[in-house]
Amino acid sequence: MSMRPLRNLRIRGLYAITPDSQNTNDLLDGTQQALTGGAQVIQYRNKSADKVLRKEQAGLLLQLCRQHEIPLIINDHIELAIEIGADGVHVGRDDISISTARKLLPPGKIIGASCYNNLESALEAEKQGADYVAFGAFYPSTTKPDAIPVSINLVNQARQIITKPIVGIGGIRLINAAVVIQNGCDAIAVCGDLFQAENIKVRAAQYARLFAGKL
Ligand SMILES: Cc1ncc(COP(=O)(O)OP(=O)(O)O)c(N)n1
Ligand SMILES: Cc1ncsc1CCOP(=O)(O)O
Ligand SMILES: [Mg+2]
Repeated sequence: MSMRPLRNLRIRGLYAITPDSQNTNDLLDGTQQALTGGAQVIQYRNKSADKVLRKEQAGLLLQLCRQHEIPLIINDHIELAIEIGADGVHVGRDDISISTARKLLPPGKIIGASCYNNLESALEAEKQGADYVAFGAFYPSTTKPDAIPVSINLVNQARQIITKPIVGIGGIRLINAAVVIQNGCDAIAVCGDLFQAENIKVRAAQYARLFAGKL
């Protein structure tokens, strides 16, 4: 299997967001299952780990993602993304700007931007050089209970004017994912409904099937 860095990828399909976990073996096992089931992107998001644990977990996840030739995006921590040579970073309104991220990252890396419920932010993010824009939360999220809600209708509007891939996030479950995809999301970012599934591999494969013919 190749260990080459990944370049020029278009984000699409099941975008798995890792849960906060202090247990690195569990995290790796769950991510391995998500990858085997068909996740097309992994985001390392851990709001409770300290710096040492974050670096250890991110480094091991990168090795795993490389084996599957799937990109690893780091949430928030651009210095960590640079240090381990991850494939990109995801930034929100409390994080560094897209233009600063672009200056700091080596060429060809992926920058994703949270746009919440705001079309203008998405247009601006595209202008600043984001590789994908994310809207959400579409449904109540136990992973991020205070997330800003957004309507499905906004994706429809976004689809008309945004050319970069659109990621939908927030409370996405198997029963509501199809509508998010049908309304224009290229990828769906899922944490709880994937990593809390009894069989993560099977659940990932169920999500992957929603993109049949689109990947
Ligand atoms: C794919 C994706 N979309 C949105 C977010 C949320 O980012 P942000 O608003 O910065 O919130 P935190 O995740 O940092 O709590 C995301 N991480 N990934
Ligand atoms: C990071 C983030 N941003 C908006 S909702 C959310 C959490 C996504 O997790 P879940 O799929 O469990 O709702
Ligand atoms: Mg953030």
